[in-house]
Amino acid sequence: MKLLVLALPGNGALAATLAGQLQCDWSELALHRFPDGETLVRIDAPVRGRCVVLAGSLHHPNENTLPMLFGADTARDLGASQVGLAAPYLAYLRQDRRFHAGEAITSLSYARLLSSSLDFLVTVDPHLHRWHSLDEVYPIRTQVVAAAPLIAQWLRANVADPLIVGPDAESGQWVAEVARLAGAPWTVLAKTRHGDREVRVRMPMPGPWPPATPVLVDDIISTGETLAAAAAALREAGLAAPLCIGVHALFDDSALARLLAAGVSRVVTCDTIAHPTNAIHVGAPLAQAVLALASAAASA
Ligand SMILES: O=P(O)(O)OC[C@H]1O[C@@H](O)[C@H](O)[C@@H]1O
Repeated sequence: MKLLVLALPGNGALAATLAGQLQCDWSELALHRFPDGETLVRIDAPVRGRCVVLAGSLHHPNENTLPMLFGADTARDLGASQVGLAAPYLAYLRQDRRFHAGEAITSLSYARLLSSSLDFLVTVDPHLHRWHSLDEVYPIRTQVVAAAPLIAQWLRANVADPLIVGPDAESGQWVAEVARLAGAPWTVLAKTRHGDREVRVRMPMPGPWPPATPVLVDDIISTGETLAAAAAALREAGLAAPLCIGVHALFDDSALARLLAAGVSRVVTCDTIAHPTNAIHVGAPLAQAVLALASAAASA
């Protein structure tokens, strides 16, 4: 099976890492933006008979998704045997039900859109709240890379006596796994969300707390409001300044400043979205997941 990794615009570093791990070529999907906002993509590498893996995170999805879909269709049109996507961050998973009458269930609409152009999809810690598996959302072959072992490994090397803390009940799934793998105690706080930028977090138990370094762990940091409120709750309860670990660094313009102002000692993220806080690397397991799906496709 001949693989080609095709970098989505701005994702050359990810593509180079994947190609290095997979020992195959990579090329960039060339993109031209016309004055009216339309885009033209071009593939400069030979794709006929090859399994083409588009590589790039889908943050800012309204901007990044169409070029990816055009790239996938073009690869198929030029004779690719299979077309897959390695998207370390997969967007539109939070709108997973109709919260108010008439709303779109965007997770499902987006999944149908992507699945119409792709044979397989690989991602890292998709935000699955009400679903248990990505297969319930995406009808194509999928493989999920778990960030928990990578976070636990980083913790073992960098933090003595961590107390792993999730900001809400929803985070219990990955917080418990990180704690188990790091051999550390864990707890979750109680969060209520009152708007896109308004959350309240309280400590559900009075303590006493072990003399440990609190480590807040969450899947997504977007505005930073959740972890800032969690950090403030920890400080009010008398715990030390917490370290924050996020898997996906969506970070709006003020998120990092908001976290530091809330008394966080350091912010660390996985490199699923390029950001100065990236310290935990997902490239190797992501490549393994790509290989598993591409090999399955070749032998089918
Ligand atoms: O509070 P911000 O950073 O905006 O949003 C991130 C939070 O929103 C949830 O969906 C995520 O799981 C995370 O807890």
